[in-house]
Amino acid sequence: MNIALIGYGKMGKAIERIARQRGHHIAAIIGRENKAQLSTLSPENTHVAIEFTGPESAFDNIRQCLQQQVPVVSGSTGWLRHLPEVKQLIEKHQTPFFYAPNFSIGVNLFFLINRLTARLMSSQPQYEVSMEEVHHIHKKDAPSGTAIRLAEDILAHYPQKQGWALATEAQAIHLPIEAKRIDEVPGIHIVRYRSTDDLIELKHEAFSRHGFAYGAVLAAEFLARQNSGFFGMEQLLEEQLGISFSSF
Ligand SMILES: NC(=O)C1=CN([C@@H]2O[C@H](COP(=O)(O)OP(=O)(O)OC[C@H]3O[C@@H](n4cnc5c(N)ncnc54)[C@H](OP(=O)(O)O)[C@@H]3O)[C@@H](O)[C@H]2O)C=CC1
Ligand SMILES: O=C(O)C1=N[C@H](C(=O)O)C[C@H](O)C1
Repeated sequence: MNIALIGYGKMGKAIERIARQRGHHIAAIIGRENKAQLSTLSPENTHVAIEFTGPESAFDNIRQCLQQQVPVVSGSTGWLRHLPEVKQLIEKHQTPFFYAPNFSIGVNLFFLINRLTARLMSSQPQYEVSMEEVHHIHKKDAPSGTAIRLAEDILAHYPQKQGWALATEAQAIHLPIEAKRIDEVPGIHIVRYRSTDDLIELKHEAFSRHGFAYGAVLAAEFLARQNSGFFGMEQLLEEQLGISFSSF
């Protein structure tokens, strides 16, 4: 399959290695310096574009790919306010799009554990729920896209909370998320339920970027088989692991 990489930083390079190992052809590498090359992508020369740039540039890249009917997998975080517009572009240009705030299979299983735990713990008011995420010092957004997804899944069971907030700004009505930036940490997410008597912690720790990059290549292979629509890890893992996510 012909893959165009949009963004050739830490993730773009990790994805390139795995895509080549899996026999794919890297048809284009588009960085900030040659971003005009985006206009040359078409369904004839690119089966899937994989976009990992960042919060400020992701939406423009996704829009251009969809307008040119190039299927796109995006892992960039911090752009989700544009999601309604992306869904309109998918419809208008009949082109498939895949988004995940985290492509690691382990994290997506962690999402299910988190949902089950939140459902159980929400009827135990003696426990206060809180979250922590730790990433490398280069990360531009806080909290992480993964932390926001975890928080939204928890909040679905806590109607008394009025959303999440960074721990530095949180009030009692919020689910607090502490965002730490330390050295080169690839990614740690922790959900805590604390009472005066005890503490329950759920933790996922990535040891490298390999799991994210591997998942993104699997997503590109999955997307190349779709016609149009909005896809995520739930559809991919339902197909590959046979897990029915809607039952969690
Ligand atoms: N979904 C997931 O599983 C994961 C998501 N991420 C997310 O992916 C994004 C990228 O992460 P990461 O690779 O670590 O970041 P990097 O900063 O290492 O890489 C991003 C690259 O994109 C380039 N870039 C910026 N703007 C453009 C543009 N308009 N066109 C083309 N290239 C551009 C940057 O260039 P320059 O250096 O010049 O700015 C840089 O080389 C982040 O949003 C991060 O949160 C990260 C890991 C996993
Ligand atoms: O920027 C990163 O590095 C990561 N970003 C994603 C996020 O914001 O959740 C996924 C992963 O945690 C690494």
